[in-house]
Parts: sequence; C-alpha cells; structure tokens
Amino acid sequence: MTDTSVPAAGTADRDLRAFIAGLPKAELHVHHVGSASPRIVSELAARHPDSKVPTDAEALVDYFTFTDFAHFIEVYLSVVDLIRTPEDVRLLTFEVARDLARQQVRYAELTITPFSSTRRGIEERAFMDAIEDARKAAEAEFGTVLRWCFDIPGEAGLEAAEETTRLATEDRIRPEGLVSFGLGGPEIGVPRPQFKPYFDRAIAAGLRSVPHAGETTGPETVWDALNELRAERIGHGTSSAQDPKLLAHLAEHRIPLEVCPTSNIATRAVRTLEEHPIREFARAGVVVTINSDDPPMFGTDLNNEYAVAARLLELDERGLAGLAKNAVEASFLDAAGKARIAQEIDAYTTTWLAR
Ligand SMILES: O=C(O)c1cccc(C(=O)CC[C@H]2O[C@@H](n3cnc4c(=O)[nH]cnc43)[C@H](O)[C@@H]2O)c1
Ligand SMILES: [Zn+2]
Repeated sequence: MTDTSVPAAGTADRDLRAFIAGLPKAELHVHHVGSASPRIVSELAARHPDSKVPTDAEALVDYFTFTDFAHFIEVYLSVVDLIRTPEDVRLLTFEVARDLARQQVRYAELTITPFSSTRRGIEERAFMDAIEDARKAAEAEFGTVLRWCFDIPGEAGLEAAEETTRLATEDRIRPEGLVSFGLGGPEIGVPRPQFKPYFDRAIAAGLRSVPHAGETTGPETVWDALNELRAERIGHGTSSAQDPKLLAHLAEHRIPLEVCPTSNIATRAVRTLEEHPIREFARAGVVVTINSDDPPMFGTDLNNEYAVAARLLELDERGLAGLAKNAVEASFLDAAGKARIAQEIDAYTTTWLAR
C-alpha cells in the first residue's frame, strides 16, 4: 500500500483535518468490493478460510501494495472471490455504509459489478435483495443514503456487458437504488466504443452514464466516453490534462471529473501527488469532485482525499466546502436532496468559522 496520507504538520493542518472530518459529504466514485476494510475482509475470510487473502491488518498492507494497474486488478479479484453468498454481499454493503457514515458521508453512489458475483454463482435475485436490504437498513440506522452504479468489467468482454445491461434494465430484476451505469477495469486493449449499444440501452432505461475513462490511457478514451457512451461524469479522467481542447469541453459542458488522487498513485497511473493534474483541472474551470475509489486497498479514505485536495489546491475551509458542494451538485440526487445536503454544508461551515 502506497503511503500518500498527508503528513499532519502544524495546528492549521490539524484544524483543517478536523473541519474535513465533520464536513457533510457526498461520495460519487467508490467501489463496493474495493471498500472492504481489513475488518470486513477478516470477517469474510473467517467465513471462507480457503482464501489466499490475508486476514491481519499488517499483512493486508503488504498485500495491498501494487506494482501496476494489472496487479491491482489481480488483487481486487482475489477479494471478489471472498464474496460467495448473499449474506456476504449484505455484510459487505452494510459495513461499507457504516464506514461512509463515520466520515459524515450523507450520500454515496457505490459502484457494484454484479457480473462478478453472478458469474461466481450468487443467484441474481438474492444478490439484488442483499444490496437493497443493506441499503435500506443503512439509511435507517446511519442516515446515509446509498445509490448504485452497475459497472461492466470491460476486460471480461461483451458477455459481461450483455449480462450487466440485462441486470440493470430488466424491470423484474433491476434494484430500486440503481441510478447509473459504468465501465471499469483495465482500459488498455479495451476500446470504449464497443460498449456503445449497452450504454444506449441503459440510458434508454433511465440510467445515467458514468464510465471510467482516461485513468490508464490517453485523452482519446475520454473523448470516446463522451461521444460514444454519452458520459455525464467521467471516472478519473486523469489524462484529460494532456488535451487543452478536452479540458475546455469538460469545463464548458460542466461534465464533472471524479478525481481520486491517492488511487492514481497507488495504481501507478500517476507518479507522485505533486504531478497529479488536479491543479490543471481546477485552473481550466473543470468541475472537480473528490472521491476515494477503493479506500482500504489504497490506504486512504474520503477524508484523507479531501486533505490531499486541500494541499494540492491550497484550499481553506470555504474551498473545501465548495468541493463538497461540487459533489452534491454532480450527484444524481433529486433537487430537494441536493438542496438539503448543500444547506447542511453551508450551516456546518458557518458554525465552524464562527468558533
Ligand atoms: O469478475 C470477473 O470474473 C472479471 C473477469 C475479468 C475482468 C474483470 C475485471 O476487470 C474487474 C475489474 C473491476 O475493478 C473494479 N475497479 C475498482 N477500482 C477500479 C479503478 O480504479 N479503475 C477501474 N476499475 C476499478 C471495477 O469496478 C471492476 O469490477 C473481472
Ligand atoms: Zn474506480
């Protein structure tokens, strides 16, 4: 695991971290299985002792140190292999909500890859019931609202695309909490345009388009996501910084980027945080949202990602509140839901600054 946590320097830094910890937030780019904390992994591994995933926290730190993006996916899939029953799915989902609630996340769009679970033998109806049951229980217990993004694992091919689209669009199976449709996994050798017919069907069924693009390939992948998959937000979009016309297009059309700084370092998509293009995005007027991607695997959480962003963008409390409001505005919540969290952010910030 790459340590990209921001060193706590002086009082000002500690103060900003305390502000972030209490700031109401929305998380738009976080993966279901990628959110399995050491606590959750241990519990799942105890249920399935034949797994090769280590159970103690220290060994997990080594296990979650990645040589490149392909290695990250290999490790990711070994954690997917730990989720074998509907009870595992429910436990994972509910515990992920608990971890989000602890960080004052009021609303999260969680990326789920149902194909990975159904192909491993979890019955589709039982899978949907498990995530929905956990969603409702989490909202009742923690007040955190969860919504789903179902993503195609692109490298698994068009069979995975067909299955994901079916699960996302068939009335008798699609879950109530589903709001969007994505595309994840490696980008190299997985051209985006081939997924156009599947995104067309998902969009026709009322889902919003949020593919990963430009994480490990160049800006042309982001253009494909916009032009072929009709993306409304871009997962990562890191390489957009290489194309000024693309930055201008994203800014003009207010297409937000789901920026996950620590993830990009951990998967070696970007060499160092100093070289992360988040400053270029902000300078170009692109709507930046801050997200955690696969937090325990990358040794981070959403609060730490806000601290990273504060350092890179030199933000104070008002700037951080602005970032949090970007995420609310870019979310697929309805207008009343957006207004409620935005007001909460403003009230919290005003109270904090008047201390
Ligand atoms: O489940 C399978 O059997 C399977 C077979 C072939 C390929 C795959 C995948 O490629 C799964 C990829 C998996 O990774 C998730 N993910 C998590 N974080 C990221 C990220 O930063 N960038 C891209 N993908 C990511 C994604 O949701 C897929 O589920 C699976
Ligand atoms: Zn992701």
